[in-house]
Amino acid sequence: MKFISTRGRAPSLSFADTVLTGLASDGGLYVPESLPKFSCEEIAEMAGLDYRELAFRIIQPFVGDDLSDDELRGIIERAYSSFRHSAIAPLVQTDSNEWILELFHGPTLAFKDFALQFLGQLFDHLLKKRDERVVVMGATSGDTGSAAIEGCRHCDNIDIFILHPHNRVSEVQRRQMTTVLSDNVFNIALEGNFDDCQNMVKASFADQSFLPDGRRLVAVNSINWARIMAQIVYYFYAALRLGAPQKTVNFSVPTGNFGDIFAGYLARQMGLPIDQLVIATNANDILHRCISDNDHSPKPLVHSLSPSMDIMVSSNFERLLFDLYGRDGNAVAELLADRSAPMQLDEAILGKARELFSSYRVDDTRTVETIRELHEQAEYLLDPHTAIGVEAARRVRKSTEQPMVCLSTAHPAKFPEAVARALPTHEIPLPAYMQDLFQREERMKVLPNDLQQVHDFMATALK
Ligand SMILES: Cc1ncc(COP(=O)(O)O)c(C=O)c1O
Ligand SMILES: N[C@@H](CCOP(=O)(O)O)C(=O)O
Repeated sequence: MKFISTRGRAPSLSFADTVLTGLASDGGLYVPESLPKFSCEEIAEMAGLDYRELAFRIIQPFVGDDLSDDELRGIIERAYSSFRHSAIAPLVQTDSNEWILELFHGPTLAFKDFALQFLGQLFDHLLKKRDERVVVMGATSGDTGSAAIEGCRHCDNIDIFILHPHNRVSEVQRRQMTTVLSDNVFNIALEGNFDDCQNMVKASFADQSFLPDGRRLVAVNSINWARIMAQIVYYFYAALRLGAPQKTVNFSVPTGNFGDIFAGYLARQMGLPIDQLVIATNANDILHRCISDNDHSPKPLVHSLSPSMDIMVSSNFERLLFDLYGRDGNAVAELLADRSAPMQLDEAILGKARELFSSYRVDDTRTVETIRELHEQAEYLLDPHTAIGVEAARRVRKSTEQPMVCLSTAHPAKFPEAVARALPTHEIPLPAYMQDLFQREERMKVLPNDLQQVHDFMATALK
């Protein structure tokens, strides 16, 4: 399979080269030239497969000849061996046809582990085969960082640099990153917000001359196609358990960088019967405004109780635009050329987007109330991001006949401050292996929001 850029002006790449590249050279994101499609019969045959085998079936068509079946199976096996639940992604029913898909049983307690433990194993395999050493650079609003560090810290061929917004992630999230003291792990606390971190990463991919010894950058954010691909699997897994392909299933997805819900959109394009895909946002609601009012104007970022979704520039929206504009890279490049002017979609394109997605915005007050309400109704404890997905689903759901699956993107123990607002006396213990998190030594470098200073720090660390 070949992968092409959403801006149509970069060379097409193989799967392995796509994984080891960040942004395309024209500034676009890589997507498959064509999507694999599964027939109803083929999907029906997947019912009952365990998570790892299902992952193999979904991922294999993207990989082509770049990995043998045994190599791919080995990568999947190792990626999910650190998950603490035998189902990997268990479903819990919380109301009539309302389900929570628990995606927080990986080592760092968020859905990012699904793709990043896989990606760490994939990097390790490909880099050893090529005998190449690379520099991984990523931006995080709190969860990608620890999952990427966990996935890469044992890779001999990787040095990893993660930028997080200083004082804008929860203490648990920060410590999950900064207490990993391996020689190849570097945490940068940037005096800015997540968008500043992400801009810095993208600018670094565009000009990598600051790196010593001809080394190159590799991406762990969802600009990396493999991130999205691995996330498609759990949509199939959940839907199959709830009766697909005979039954249609709906999903509500707490959304920030548009990676997770884009994976759901792809699952539908690949043949999974999904009706509603709900974009659930916090007060940083650019995606909801875009779908509901064609208002794509950036506003100052709000520091919310769901900090991982405090994002204004959603990278993966570009991949959707590419499809909406008939896969015309020039049209996407033109649309995104002037990022200072608010983007305006034409009515036909907006109409298509509205057919594909519902959207809803949930503020901090309703987030807290939802955590409290679901705890009273079902004795179920939500993290603030998942609460946004549950509330949005309840507001925009078209039918209670079809299952609605709310993606639970993080464990509530990562956000004790938000949970305490809803349930002040409730204790949420961290898993046993993280019990001493608050006693562990931390290491990070606080840097101003200045590209040159970040590059100088990286170049010195890599000497
Ligand atoms: C806990 C949590 N929920 C939801 C999201 C939103 O996911 P996405 O960025 O893929 O839209 C993120 C990160 O972005 C997250 O960390
Ligand atoms: N919420 C994310 C933000 C980065 O998104 P990504 O999916 O592109 O890595 C985080 O937790 O860092």
